[in-house]
Amino acid sequence: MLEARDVTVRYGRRAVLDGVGFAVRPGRVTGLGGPSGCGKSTLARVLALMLRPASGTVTVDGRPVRGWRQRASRELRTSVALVYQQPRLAVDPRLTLAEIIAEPRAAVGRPAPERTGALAAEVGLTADLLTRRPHEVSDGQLQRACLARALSLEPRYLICDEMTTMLDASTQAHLVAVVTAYRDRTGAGVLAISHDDVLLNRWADSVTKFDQFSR
Ligand SMILES: Nc1ncnc2c1ncn2[C@@H]1O[C@H](COP(=O)(O)OP(=O)(O)OP(=O)(O)O)[C@@H](O)[C@H]1O
Repeated sequence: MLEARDVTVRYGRRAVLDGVGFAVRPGRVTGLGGPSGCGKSTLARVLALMLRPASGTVTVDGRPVRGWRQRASRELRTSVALVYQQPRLAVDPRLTLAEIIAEPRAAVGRPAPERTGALAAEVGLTADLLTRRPHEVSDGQLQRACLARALSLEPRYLICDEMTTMLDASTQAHLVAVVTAYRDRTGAGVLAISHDDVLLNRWADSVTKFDQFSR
């Protein structure tokens, strides 16, 4: 289980999360909804070990997180992956799609070029797109590459923060199907964040509305 307990995050003097608890269970798609600005992305970044809370704890399969970002152990860091809403803000524009997908494996010293093609096929990217750079592909194609990158180290938890909000219906359906197939194959836990209740109800095994939390 990926779990936040009693987590408080402040931006300046304002507490955006105030004593929040939340859990993502292995093998399940946990939906998180709620109005814009209520703190969903902030919680996503805490659970992805990218933002240190002012107080509270995060545990990954029972192991307490003691450092955030580069200070987290490599094993903990690579056990959680995050896909953002805006792929163009999430990639280095100088890299080809193949290099973007291969980034995490290169960063941990486990390059596996043959995996790049397999991951690309899994998310529906054809080989001719892999030599292109972000400005030469559509948002949907770039988001597919970002999802492939997130899956490349087989994380035990995958956080999709408004992953399909910018995309057309058929790309949305395909990316959701890829994530569900990944969950089915690996038993990973998925956190699906969206303000789209219809999508969450269709996709998730259970849905929490963030404004239900005691804040
Ligand atoms: N780096 C930051 N500095 C200051 N305030 C921030 C920062 N990041 C987010 N906030 C504020 O914290 C609140 C929660 O933001 P967050 O992005 O977590 O909400 P959200 O529920 O994901 O919203 P949305 O659905 O619009 O993405 C917002 O009021 C936002 O303006």
